[in-house]
Amino acid sequence: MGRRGEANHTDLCYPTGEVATLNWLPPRPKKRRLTNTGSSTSDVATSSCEEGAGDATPAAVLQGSGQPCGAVALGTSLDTNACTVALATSAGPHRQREMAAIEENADPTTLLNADGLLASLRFADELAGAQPTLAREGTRAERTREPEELTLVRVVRGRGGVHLERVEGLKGLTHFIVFLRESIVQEGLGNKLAGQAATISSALLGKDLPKQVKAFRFVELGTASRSRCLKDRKVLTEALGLAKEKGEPCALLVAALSRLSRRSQADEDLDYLAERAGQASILACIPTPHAATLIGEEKKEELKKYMSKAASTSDGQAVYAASHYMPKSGATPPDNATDDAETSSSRRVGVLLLNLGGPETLDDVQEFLYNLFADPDILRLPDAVGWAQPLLASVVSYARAPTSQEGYKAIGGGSPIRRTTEEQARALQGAMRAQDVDAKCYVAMRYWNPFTEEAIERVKRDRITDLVILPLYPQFSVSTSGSSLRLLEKIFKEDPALKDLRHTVIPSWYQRRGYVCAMANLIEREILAFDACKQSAKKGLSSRKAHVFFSAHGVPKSYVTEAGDPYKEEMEETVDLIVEELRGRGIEYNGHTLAYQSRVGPVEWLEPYTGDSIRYLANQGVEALVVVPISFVSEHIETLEEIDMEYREVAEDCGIQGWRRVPALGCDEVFISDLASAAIEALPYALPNMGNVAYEADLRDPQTPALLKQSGSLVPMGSVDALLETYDGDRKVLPLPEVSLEWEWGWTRSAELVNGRLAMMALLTIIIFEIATGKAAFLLEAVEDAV
Ligand SMILES: C=CC1=C(C)c2cc3[nH]c(cc4nc(cc5[nH]c(cc1n2)c(C)c5CCC(=O)O)C(CCC(=O)O)=C4C)c(C)c3C=C
Ligand SMILES: [Fe+2]
Repeated sequence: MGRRGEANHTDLCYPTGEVATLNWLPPRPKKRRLTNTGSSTSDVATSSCEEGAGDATPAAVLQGSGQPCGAVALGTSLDTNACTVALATSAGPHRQREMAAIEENADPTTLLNADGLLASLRFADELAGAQPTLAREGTRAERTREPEELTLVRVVRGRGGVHLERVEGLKGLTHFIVFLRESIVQEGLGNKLAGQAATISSALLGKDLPKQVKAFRFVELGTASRSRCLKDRKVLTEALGLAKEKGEPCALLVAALSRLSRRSQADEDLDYLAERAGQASILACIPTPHAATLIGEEKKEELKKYMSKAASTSDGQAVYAASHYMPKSGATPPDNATDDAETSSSRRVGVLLLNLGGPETLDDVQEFLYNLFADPDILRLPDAVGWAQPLLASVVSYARAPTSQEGYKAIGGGSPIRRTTEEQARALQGAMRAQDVDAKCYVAMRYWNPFTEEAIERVKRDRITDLVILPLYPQFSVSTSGSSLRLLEKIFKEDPALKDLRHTVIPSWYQRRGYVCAMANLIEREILAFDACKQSAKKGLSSRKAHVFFSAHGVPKSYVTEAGDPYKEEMEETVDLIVEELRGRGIEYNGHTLAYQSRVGPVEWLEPYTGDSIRYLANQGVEALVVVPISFVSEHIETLEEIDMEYREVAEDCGIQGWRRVPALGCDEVFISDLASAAIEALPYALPNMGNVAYEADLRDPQTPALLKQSGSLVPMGSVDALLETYDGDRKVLPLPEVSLEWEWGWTRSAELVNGRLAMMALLTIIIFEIATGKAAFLLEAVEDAV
């Protein structure tokens, strides 16, 4: 393998509860999304919020009505599996328009819950028959109707679409606080929903029947906006304070920390909650799998405290939710979950470890490369020539194979990635067992044996019912975890035998304490090794002179700038967390750098490039490096050959005397045991009953609508889809390679056609040549000259 990643880049680029007396109100919408129906839809929503703000509370407005109240739906967010949206529904003259507006504005990047909302609206209509329910729209007279019945409905998205379940068992509830996804709040719809929720909850306050709901609040924690969080905390304090003042027994906290949460903020928020835990018991605290990874060990202890408090003071459901979240909390399932033991014995848990795979022998190299370059998440051709991808993959793989083979030869004739990943799978299985969870771990490689398809066949054979999908990449990239998820999505869709398989994905886990600590342990050891090494001492090197050099696998820049790949951001956060940990330990060293390695092809990749950074640091007088491979958790060609051989040579050539490479984590105990915790924490999201015993109860209830009975699972089976949707955004494909040279030099249509084809062929030639050799710059120059 030649020196990759550092060739001059060419001109090719990828374009690529409301307590009415609190006077809390949802913020006014800044941006109205639902505008296609004229002013009415969005205006009505706004006016319902404003109405609450005015002299008459919404409760007052609603009092005296004889109308039944509709449903309050707890939406289950697609990617977080957590209750996030409360929706007061209405029927009436605007219903059709509202539905149309939601449908039309349903943008998967911003409104993940669109179909959940639609389903709940329809369901509410069904419940209420043709009667208008809570009229937050329509005439003032309509709005003064009082609710008689409150139904809580959980919206669950499954692979077969959306279904709804009645949520029961909220008997002891006095306060109802909902944490709302930031993405929903940001859009006008958040305000609309909040407005509706404020209206309905206020209405409920003035009525005996549903008096368990006294506070109904949209609050979000741990999300991006600091001021918003502070405001929410104030609201929370007031609500909890009021509960205490009135001596009311119980508050409900549904916490769905957003995917957008930042660890420090999530921690702070949990600190805040911890301080106030005495004021309220918590019915269900449901951090998303992602959010769970944001929570440090100490915070987890606090969460456990909430859970056991909930277990001792709340109703059965709380106990149940708590016991699921924290399997070791000692909480006991409620009486109404008597079937649980039966259910759990029939569950079979699997963990699917996703990785890239690598050629086991030199003979495998070309085919492995073919698989890699045939993947449109790695190399994507313009649609017009999409048909040529297999051809291009063939040519590129043959052209690159000799260089790659050299690399694999240098590390013993093949990639160790399979062996290490299988060892990690065994270690993880053991670590989960040590935490009382019987699970089977499977290795699913993307480009080589054991292929993902084979792993899924084994999952089927073993009759796994609940699958945690765990990419062995600490950070998410469209090109790695994304590509594997895309494949899984296809497999899940095409194989009817998998329709009952529940799954959940842990998209990334670089923020976990276990990972950060394990990495810091390894780095600390290498930094301090400079002090213990006589040779280093002879060269005048010490730990204080060591510069910590994080080298991450690169991706094309456009993946981040155009395709919304979170990879770079997650990588930078990884480095921040590790550096923070090292500083906290009081280790002294000479600064740190993050750079990107392994560039392939003729487009710009994330910068700075590793080789350039090494040279730069040498120029700045850095004498010793501790090199940390940061995107990998196992040794393979990128660490053993590229870092240990190629970059080491670069460092030596430019005068860096001290070189130590931090080993990949492999089966490091701290790391594996934390991965096991991550998988276990994610499990409730792949199990039925999480925080929703009512589902079981509903199934026994003859009144339960057929729609509910048909639902196979509480778990959003769409979580693979949802993740992909999130990262794909509006743009359904990766950016295409674009030629920034001027190719339009024909005078006639046919000349343009011919020139276009020539341009495309030249483009393909350059891509192939560059990927194969990393030396296509001269070709471009020649073409430029010709132009
Ligand atoms: C976080 C890890 C990785 C990212 C991101 C990634 C993106 C990416 N890779 C290529 C091209 C190649 N990668 C190759 C090997 C390889 N890549 C990763 C990880 C990431 N790739 C690993 C772990 C390995 C090694 C596997 C092994 O054999 O041990 C190779 C083959 C080796 C070589 O010839 O250099 C290529 C090619 C692209 C184009 C890309 C993003 C678009
Ligand atoms: Fe790679």
